[in-house]
Amino acid sequence: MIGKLTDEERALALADLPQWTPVSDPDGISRRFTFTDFVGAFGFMTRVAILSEKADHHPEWSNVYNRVDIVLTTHDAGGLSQRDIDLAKLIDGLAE
Ligand SMILES: C[C@H](O)[C@H](O)[C@H]1CNC2=NC(N)=NC(=O)C2=N1
Repeated sequence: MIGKLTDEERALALADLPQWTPVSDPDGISRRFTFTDFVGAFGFMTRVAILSEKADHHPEWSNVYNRVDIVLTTHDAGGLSQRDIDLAKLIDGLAE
């Protein structure tokens, strides 16, 4: 079973993810993505869904028109784990 990152591991990992913000409820990281319109937002969500399913790690997210808010947390660990860091990097790659 995957474990939560230690404070030191978390600080190191977040230094590589400047666009993600730590959140406490749930314990994880969050980023907002904004697109031109709903089609852009939903296309992005489709790509995130496919890579999340491949990684067997899934976001908590919401969508309003052209905006997608994502929170990454690991339910199995009760907080932020390396699996969230890995998925955040993949998502950042999609959004570039
Ligand atoms: C059985 C399956 O591997 C687990 O339930 C996975 C699926 N996706 C998951 N996604 C997230 N965000 N956290 C998890 O703990 C998690 N667990």
